[in-house]
Amino acid sequence: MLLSIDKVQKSYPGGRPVLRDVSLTLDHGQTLALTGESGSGKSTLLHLAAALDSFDGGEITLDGTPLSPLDDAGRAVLRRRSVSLVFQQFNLIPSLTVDQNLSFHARLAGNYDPTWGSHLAERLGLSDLLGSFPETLSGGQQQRVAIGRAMAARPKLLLADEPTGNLDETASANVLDLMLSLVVDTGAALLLVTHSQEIAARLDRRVHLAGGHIQ
Ligand SMILES: Nc1ncnc2c1ncn2[C@@H]1O[C@H](COP(=O)(O)OP(=O)(O)OP(=O)(O)O)[C@@H](O)[C@H]1O
Repeated sequence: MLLSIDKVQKSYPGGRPVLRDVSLTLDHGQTLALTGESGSGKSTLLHLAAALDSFDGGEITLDGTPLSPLDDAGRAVLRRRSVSLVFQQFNLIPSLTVDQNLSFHARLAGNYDPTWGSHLAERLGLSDLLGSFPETLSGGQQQRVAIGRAMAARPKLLLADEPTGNLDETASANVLDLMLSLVVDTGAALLLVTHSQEIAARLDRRVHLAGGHIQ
């Protein structure tokens, strides 16, 4: 099992519980869509699975390591080893070129492979844009860079939060196709947050979050 979320609870300071009792598992190479109303806690759950935040009860085990005993530094080490993230807002580094953005996380993780990086750039249609800066790119191009940056680190788990939420229909279909094919080819698992039933239908499994529980 790559990711096991077991009876997890999470509240933000001063707020109602967002996750009351959430359990789910994800195997190596599996793809899972997470749907739910706005505010149901999807991004919160994704952040917890990425070892980005602490939780109040239950346990999350990522790539064989339980997260609850880890401090921030321990979580960062595990994250770099196993996880990559793609966000709705692309989150590229504006002062870096496409090429530098592509390799950024893999370099931080100490596993950048230039041959794999070039393959990704070609596959994602970015070879002619390597010297460009993010602000000169379309949304679809920026998201393809973000996907390349995520996959350059060869993650075991790709976490994607509404990755096509800011794209038009054509760019959205293109980005989703590229992301799914890279996930399949590299054997990564994918946990993808989406409002779209159409997108959810393309993944191996679907779960719905409501009232702090998986339905
Ligand atoms: N850092 C935070 N501090 C306090 N409350 C937060 C924080 N992040 C999220 N929340 C609250 O937690 C609840 C769940 O938010 P979350 O972003 O996880 O939902 P979501 O299902 O991803 O929503 P959306 O689909 O609108 O992105 C909301 O009520 C939100 O206001």
